[in-house]
Amino acid sequence: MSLLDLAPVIPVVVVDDVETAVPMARALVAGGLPVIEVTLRTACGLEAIARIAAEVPGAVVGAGTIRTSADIAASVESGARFLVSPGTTPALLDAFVAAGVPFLPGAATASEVMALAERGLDELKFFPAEAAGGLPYLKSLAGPLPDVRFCPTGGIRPETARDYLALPNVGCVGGTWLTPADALASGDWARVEKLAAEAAALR
Ligand SMILES: O=C(O)C(=O)C[C@H](O)[C@H](O)COP(=O)(O)O
Repeated sequence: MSLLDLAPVIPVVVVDDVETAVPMARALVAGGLPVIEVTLRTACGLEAIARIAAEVPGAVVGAGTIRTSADIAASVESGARFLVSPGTTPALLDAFVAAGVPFLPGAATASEVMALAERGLDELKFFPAEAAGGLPYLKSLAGPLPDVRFCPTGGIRPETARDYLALPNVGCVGGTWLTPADALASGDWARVEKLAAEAAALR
């Protein structure tokens, strides 16, 4: 099954304290969002991936913020089951293909989408979704490029997620709103689970 069809929302998480990774992932899974993208923006991102992979069996944990082939190698070694990048270079695409792990390469323009489609890819991250044109931009892409589906991410909120999910070329959306920094800091897992449950009900 495709990565875009596992859940309507992929939580994008920024882990500052590795001890929060497992309870956070458990709360997301309990709320109905098993696909979790841990960004490599923080020093403990890889360790967070490793702990979730080892300790939260219901989670499908992946790595975000992939920029280099070294990021790919380290993520896969840590247990990442999928990889996500904010944008895509030819070298990064080669490394993704070589890794043999499902990946969502980032694209933001018609030309970038076409370049990836030329390489046989039809499931992409649309980033930064709101800043790059949002709903009207994705609607416009669906005309000439109806065979490419997206996970829009960047600036999406619970109030706008449903409209994105209604587009025929959107499989799921990504966002950080499921795991607010203050909820992670205070260990408010009930709040994370509630946010996840609301998002899981969007489709
Ligand atoms: O770090 C990455 O890999 C990214 O590509 C950036 C994230 O996808 C966005 O920062 C989402 O953040 P929100 O806009 O708060 O939902």
